[in-house]
Amino acid sequence: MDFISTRGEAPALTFCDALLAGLARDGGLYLPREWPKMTKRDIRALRGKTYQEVAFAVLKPFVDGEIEDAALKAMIDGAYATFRHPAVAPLVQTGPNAFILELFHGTTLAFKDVAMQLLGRLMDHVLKARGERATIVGATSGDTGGAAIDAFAGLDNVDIFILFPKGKVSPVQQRQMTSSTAANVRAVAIEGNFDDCQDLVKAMFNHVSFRDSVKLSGVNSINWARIMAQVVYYFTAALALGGPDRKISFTVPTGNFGDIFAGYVAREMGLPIDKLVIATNDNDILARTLKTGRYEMRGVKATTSPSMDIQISSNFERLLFEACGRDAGEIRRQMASLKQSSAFDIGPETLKNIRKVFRAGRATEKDVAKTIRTTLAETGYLLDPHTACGVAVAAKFEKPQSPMVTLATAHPAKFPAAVKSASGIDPALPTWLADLMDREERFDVLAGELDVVEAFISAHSRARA
Ligand SMILES: Cc1ncc(COP(=O)(O)O)c(C=O)c1O
Ligand SMILES: N[C@@H](CCOP(=O)(O)O)C(=O)O
Repeated sequence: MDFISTRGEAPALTFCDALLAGLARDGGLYLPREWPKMTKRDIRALRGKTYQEVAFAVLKPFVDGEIEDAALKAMIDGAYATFRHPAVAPLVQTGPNAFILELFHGTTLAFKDVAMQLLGRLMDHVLKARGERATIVGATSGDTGGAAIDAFAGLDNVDIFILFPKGKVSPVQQRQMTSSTAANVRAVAIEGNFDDCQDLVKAMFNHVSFRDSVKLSGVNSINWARIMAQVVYYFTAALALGGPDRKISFTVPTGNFGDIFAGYVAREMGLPIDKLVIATNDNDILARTLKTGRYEMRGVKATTSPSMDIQISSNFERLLFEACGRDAGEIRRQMASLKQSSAFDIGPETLKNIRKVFRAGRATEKDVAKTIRTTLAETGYLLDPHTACGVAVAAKFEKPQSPMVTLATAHPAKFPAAVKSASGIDPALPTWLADLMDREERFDVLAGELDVVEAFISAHSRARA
């Protein structure tokens, strides 16, 4: 299996090379040349297996023998041993056909841990085997950063720099990033918003001499391996609810489109998924796009679900590539238009293909607060504001006979102010994180300018060409 770029002008790579490359050299995103397929029989054979066993079966075709089975299994086991729930990603029923898939039982209480714990192990393994080092630069609106720092802290062959928007993440998210004492970790507050941080990261990847000089690598969902690891929980959830002999729908609180794209991948692999519902907050660019066929940026609004305060939804490019029949020229034109005029149009056939599988809805700030309050009153379940976006939107798309699973992407204790204001409950951090807010902070503040950030990274990275 090899991996190709959505923009068609970068070399195809094997799994390990795509893992270390992050963004393709033509600015595109890697995905497999073909989707590996599982029959219903193959999927049924996974019933009763552990999360780790399902993960091995789902991930093996992508890794395609580039890492020995025993090593891959050991990395999967190590990654999910860090989770505080034996099921890794348990399902909770909140209504006759409504389920919540809890993805926040990892070390930093967000769904990012699911992929990041595995990614850290995979990268460490490949770098050590090759005797290489890497400089990882990531952008975060709050959760990716903490999860990446936790997963990569202390690794010998990696330095990690996380750019977060100054003053725009929750206090818990900030402390998770800034309290690391590991020498290979740098948390950097950028004067700007998440899109500015993400633009900087992409610009560094596109600046070839810088990219090569520090051996740049990425851990955002532009990295194919992030998406791959997230495919697994669509399988475990569907299996628990009668799949593959029953179609399941999923609603996903969405920002950068990585999590929901993983659902699309599961469907392409053969998992019978009915609909994939995109849930946005007030930053509803994706909901508008599905309605109108025009992707059009507007200013970012700060909400109580800050991790979804995004305008440039990177992985939507992967979906566009799929839906337009993998026409890389079309993607290049759309991305050039986005860069030039902050908008692009989607052709009618491509839009039709997207709408076959995807639905979208927006949860306003009022909807989010109301959903936290009413879900607690009716079911006793306390939602975080991101998951509440999902639950609010899912309610509009539920069907009588078909289970609707909403992905719970963060623990409510990461966003105590919003949760308390909506429900009156001050959600406590788990005991193993109880002292988090007393830990000392260590971070740098930089202007959101490419040369400033690159100079900082060059000065502090230990990787050299
Ligand atoms: C808590 C939470 N929910 C939802 C999202 C959106 O996920 P994605 O960017 O994969 O669409 C994020 C950030 O990515 C997040 O941190
Ligand atoms: N919401 C994310 C933004 C970055 O997303 P990623 O999945 O591409 O890493 C965050 O919490 O940082």
